[in-house]
Amino acid sequence: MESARPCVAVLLAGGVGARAGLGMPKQFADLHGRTILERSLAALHDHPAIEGVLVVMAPGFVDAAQVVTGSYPRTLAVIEGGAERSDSTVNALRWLDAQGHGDADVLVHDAARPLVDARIISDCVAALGTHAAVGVAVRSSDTILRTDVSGRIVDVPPRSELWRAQTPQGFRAGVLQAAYDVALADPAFVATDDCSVVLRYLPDVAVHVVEGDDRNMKVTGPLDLAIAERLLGT
Ligand SMILES: Nc1ccn([C@@H]2O[C@H](COP(=O)(O)OP(=O)(O)OP(=O)(O)O)[C@@H](O)[C@H]2O)c(=O)n1
Ligand SMILES: C[C@](O)(CO)[C@H](O)COP(=O)(O)O
Repeated sequence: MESARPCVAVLLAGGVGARAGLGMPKQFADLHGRTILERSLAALHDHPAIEGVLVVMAPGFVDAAQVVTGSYPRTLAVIEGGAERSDSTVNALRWLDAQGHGDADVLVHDAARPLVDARIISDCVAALGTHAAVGVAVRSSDTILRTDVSGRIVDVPPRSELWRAQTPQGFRAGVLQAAYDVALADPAFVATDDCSVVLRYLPDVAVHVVEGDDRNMKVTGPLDLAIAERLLGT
């Protein structure tokens, strides 16, 4: 059952795609006839539970993104992100609050995951009916090693407890902003996703996992583009 509360999506496309090595942000790369940006945007935009999508771009790429978002009328705006992924999330939360969307639940999704599907988005929205914070993830099929700085293996955590984080990550209205309010006062703050910000800075809020899908991969390096192309062809 999907939540009756309003829900908006933040599409994070504020990175420059250095690891993909394309000479341009990877979200503008073509994937079976549509850009990565458009595929991610369409998945969120076309989902009936999502009222609008806020797109976050790296400075200098807002105009290029608006060419894409022009065909998606439920795009709320295209705004500039910040230096790190977390800065882009913070900019988005500020914009949403300033524009009167502060009472909506929020799904934050990586534009770099263009194969996200409606089932994952629906499950995420539905989970917000009973949980204040949810993260999509898949169980690890690899044994994961923890090492020290010298490269010596110091721990092999039980695989049954290990998941690989994906997006979207969903938060009831106000929860993610409250977590960032605390996080931004911490000089040691660093985070590569948003669930970890809630986990660390709002310890009383349980973060629930929603089953993802291996197809919901992140396009990070050149090999990932080839894998995504192949997945779209099947
Ligand atoms: N300052 C940033 C950095 C990243 N992202 C977004 O966060 C998602 C996950 O980041 P990642 O895959 O690391 O993308 P890039 O930062 O573009 O890649 P790289 O680290 O290789 O430069 C991407 O959709 C990316 O556009 C963002 O909105 N703002
Ligand atoms: C949010 C994320 O996609 C979950 O797997 C990931 O943490 C983003 O990390 P990146 O270093 O910005 O690719």
